[in-house]
Amino acid sequence: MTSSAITASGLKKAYKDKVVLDGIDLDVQTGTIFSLLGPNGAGKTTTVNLLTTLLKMDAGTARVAGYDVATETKQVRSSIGVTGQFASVDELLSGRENLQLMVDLHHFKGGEGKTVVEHLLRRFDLKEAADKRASTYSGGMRRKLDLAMTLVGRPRIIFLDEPTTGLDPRSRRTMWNIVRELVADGITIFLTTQYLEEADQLADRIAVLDQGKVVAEGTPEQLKRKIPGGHVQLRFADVAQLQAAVRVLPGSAPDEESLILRVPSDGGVKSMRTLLDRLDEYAIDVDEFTVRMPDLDDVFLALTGHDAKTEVVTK
Ligand SMILES: Nc1ncnc2c1ncn2[C@@H]1O[C@H](COP(=O)(O)OP(=O)(O)OP(=O)(O)O)[C@@H](O)[C@H]1O
Repeated sequence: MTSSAITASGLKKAYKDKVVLDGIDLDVQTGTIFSLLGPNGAGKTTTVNLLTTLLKMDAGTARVAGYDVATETKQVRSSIGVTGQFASVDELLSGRENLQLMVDLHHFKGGEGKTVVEHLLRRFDLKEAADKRASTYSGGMRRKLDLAMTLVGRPRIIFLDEPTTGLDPRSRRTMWNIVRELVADGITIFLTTQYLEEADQLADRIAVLDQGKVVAEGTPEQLKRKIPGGHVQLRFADVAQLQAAVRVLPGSAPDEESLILRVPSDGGVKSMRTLLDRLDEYAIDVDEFTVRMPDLDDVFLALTGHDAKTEVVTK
């Protein structure tokens, strides 16, 4: 049987006359990863702040872990964990001390607190740096510590607000694996992100937020079906080479002025090899080769008719 960990209906929020959320409906099933995808300023953090009781909504209702966000704030807070873009890590304390602080707040009995700290340091690969000040940690380590601190309270629902923004690709992958492990443990994750790839990698369902409204909602597959696929862009030295390539690459779209040919592709190593082999076979020279996969801009363009960077304009 499935049940909802988070539901929201008609959520509205404005700052003075600037409408940020204009009637948002959400339904997040227990034990799944739900991703709210949108560009900077779309209202992702505002949604998280409303659902986590940090901010009061102007209209609408929401329940988190079965509790009413407006009237049962205490119960909501004790069921959730929140890690934001601005970590709650104390820079002057070491990783171990930061965790110990959380343990103290949660009143663990006897030696249990110490066990929890050591377990989390090990789990997040922070043991070596445990006694160094958090100010010396890398961005990835800080995010891990922040999440570890959230886990001390054993929340069933975790809000991750842009957990990988600003991280290098390796730290991003580490964070993705951690998120997957959390869900395997039965935790529900509400994840905001501006990266299509991140939502695609992690989420069971994605809601795309644009100008205060959810403009699309579904599984990653359902959403990707709505957007143009990836392609390889080839640039040639002259029209003859370009035309030769068109003849041997079915489905390709040439632009004779820029000498560019777009070839639909999934961007995988195998299809790249096949493509290059084919050009080789016909002795066609390529000047430049670019792989382009659909990103958030493509999703926005396909779903909304404008790109992701357009600011919300309200009167
Ligand atoms: N306290 C506030 N007062 C006035 N405007 C605000 C306030 N907080 C947020 N906003 C505005 O509301 C809009 C949505 O902000 P929000 O932080 O929810 O966006 P976001 O999708 O989380 O983007 P980001 O990735 O930048 O955090 C932005 O245009 C922002 O400037």
